[in-house]
Amino acid sequence: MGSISRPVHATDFAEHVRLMSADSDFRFSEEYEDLKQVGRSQTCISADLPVNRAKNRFTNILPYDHSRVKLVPVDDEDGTDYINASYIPGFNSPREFIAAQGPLPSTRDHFWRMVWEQQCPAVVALTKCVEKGRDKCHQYWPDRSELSLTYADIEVTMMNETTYDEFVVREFRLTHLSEAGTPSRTVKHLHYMSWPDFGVPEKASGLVHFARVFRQKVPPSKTCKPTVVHCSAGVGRSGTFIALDRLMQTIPTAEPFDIFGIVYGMRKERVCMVQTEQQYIFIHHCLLYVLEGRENDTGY
Ligand SMILES: CCc1ccc(NS(=O)(=O)O)cc1
Repeated sequence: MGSISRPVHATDFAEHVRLMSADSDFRFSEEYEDLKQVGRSQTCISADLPVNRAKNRFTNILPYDHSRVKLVPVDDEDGTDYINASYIPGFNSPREFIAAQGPLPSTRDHFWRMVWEQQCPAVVALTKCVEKGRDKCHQYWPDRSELSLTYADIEVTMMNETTYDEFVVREFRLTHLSEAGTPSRTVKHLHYMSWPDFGVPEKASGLVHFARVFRQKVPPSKTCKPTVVHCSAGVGRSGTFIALDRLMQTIPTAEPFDIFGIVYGMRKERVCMVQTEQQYIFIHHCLLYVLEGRENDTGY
């Protein structure tokens, strides 16, 4: 079935999920299959340059040329503007987010340059650094013992760190060491630790709570500076989180929910956003959880 928009009103949503889930999620499988080729004809020429190959964690998860984030080039050298990261639309603006792969040891400095140059107010991390003995993301921030580390002329200092059941919230101060006189900046770091790669969190409530804390700490900004969202490849868990944030902000507007259209739109910007059918279904379950709890709740 065609169309890039499949809106469902809040009053019909529970019944819609029930119908889509019937016969072992038969209609969810059909709908998710309709997203398979979206965006795939677009080019990734920069990502594929030999000079950039080692900057990609996965050879099959590359940013499209048209939506990739460009670093300020260094001495006009080839490849110095490259990072595996893509602008993604949100509820509030067409470039509300940057979906990025988890930094590698060789791209950690590029990551902080991106955060500085794009004036990002926050970073949402959705993976542990190591999961089941596999490296998923290089630890790109100082921990309590070091407090301050410098990456590419940017000094990153941990100002505070608060640990909750399923996530950690940190606050970093960024000081550019070679831009004398430029004020230091604060970047919030929200780190969700309970989301297995290729899977979904055990319960919708944990991720919904995390998404609410994110919006309490990082309200929609008038400056429209992008929030970085990363996991390991920057597509599965990152796409799922961005979709959920957008839907939770839709609730108070009484507009219909267009989960198919949101994922369609994200996949035009970055490959594989919401990487599994289970993640696609989980977005629906998170929204149901919020809607069911809404009667005794204000806002989203
Ligand atoms: C095979 C490349 C690949 C690895 C990991 C993931 N998961 S993630 O995007 O949620 O980090 C997605 C794709």
